[in-house]
Amino acid sequence: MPTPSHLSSKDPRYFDFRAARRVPETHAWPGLHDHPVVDGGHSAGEDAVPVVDMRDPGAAEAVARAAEQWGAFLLQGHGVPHELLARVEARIAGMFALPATEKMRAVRRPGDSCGYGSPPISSFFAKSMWSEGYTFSPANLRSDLRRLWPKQGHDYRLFCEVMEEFHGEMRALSDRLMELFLAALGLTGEQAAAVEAEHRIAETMTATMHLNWYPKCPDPKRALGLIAHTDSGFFTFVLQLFRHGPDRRVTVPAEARDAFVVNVGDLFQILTNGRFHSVYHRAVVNCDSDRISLGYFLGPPADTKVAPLREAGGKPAYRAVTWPEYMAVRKKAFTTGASALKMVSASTDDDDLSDLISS
Ligand SMILES: C=C1C[C@]23C[C@@]1(O)CC[C@H]2[C@@]12CCC[C@@](C)(C(=O)O1)[C@H]2[C@@H]3C(=O)O
Ligand SMILES: O=C(O)CCC(=O)C(=O)O
Ligand SMILES: [Fe+2]
Repeated sequence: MPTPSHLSSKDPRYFDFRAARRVPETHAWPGLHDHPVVDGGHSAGEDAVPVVDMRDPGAAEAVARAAEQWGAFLLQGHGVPHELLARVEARIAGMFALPATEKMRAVRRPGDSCGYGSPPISSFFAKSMWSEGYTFSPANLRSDLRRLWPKQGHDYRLFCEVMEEFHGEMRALSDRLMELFLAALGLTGEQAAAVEAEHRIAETMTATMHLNWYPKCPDPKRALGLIAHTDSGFFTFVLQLFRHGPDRRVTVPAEARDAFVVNVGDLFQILTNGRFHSVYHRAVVNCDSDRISLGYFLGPPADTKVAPLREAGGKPAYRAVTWPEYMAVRKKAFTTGASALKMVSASTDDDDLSDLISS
């Protein structure tokens, strides 16, 4: 496909993956293969990605083990119909297949969390990732999507309808999973209800959707779909993940189709006082086929301070931060190579933290 004239290959906003015959230096990452990769299928012993079936009476214990040891698990028995997931996937594939000029109408503007383009995290790195993504807020779905489809035709209506249906299912599932997480912390139903009455965590949680497109790549060993990162919010549902261990990476098994990968995020590590920890994960690319994935991110409203729950036990290990404050700290951490979670630990001075957030 020729690159449209006003989006030349020199335009920093657009790299034409479909036309690329090699991986240019701008997209070549050094040190990608310094850890072995092992298959995380069910016969992989200690490297088997934990599986939680929501219908299982032992689900809360399984969540506790997985969130403590991995910070992630595969969620089955979630009740979101296969046929809905298939329609969601087809609509997302159709959106990514739009001509570049149309996708770039919705380009992410500086400082915006929503929009089309490289994943937000890419702004912290000199090298570019082998992916494009689109972030939108299901709460403002119809207005967000008018930027992609200003004429609001047939594709716009179908995309909105299917995403609204999906959001309805996922938001209800998020409440059920939050209950399971609280049970996994050891709270009785009564204690969990008291926590909800005091903090209104589930009631006020907000959702953000991020769609990833990893085009097939002529030299996948040199390129990276998404740099290793932790998600910043409470928890994320994804359709696939790669565990980053200290000395190896574990590939999510292929039979995970229709299962959601659940990632614990940094703010959940804070909320649970470090009992559940966030997980490093990344996305690789391959030379045979494109891959798409969908991340459904749950977190607190922007003005809510997140602090360790008393009920999680222990002396509070973290200071209270809002999501935007944490993002500001994380931005600083990326530029200095520090750990954002350490920077918000209880041992950080109050004044040091406000300096970090405001500067
Ligand atoms: C809610 C959000 C989480 C996210 C930043 C965002 O505002 C919207 C996109 C999300 C995403 C998806 C790709 C990886 C990630 C690190 C990124 O750059 O953008 C996550 C962000 C996150 O979890 O912090
Ligand atoms: O595409 C994937 O498998 C992972 C996506 C992801 O980590 C994200 O969107 O935050
Ligand atoms: Fe992620």
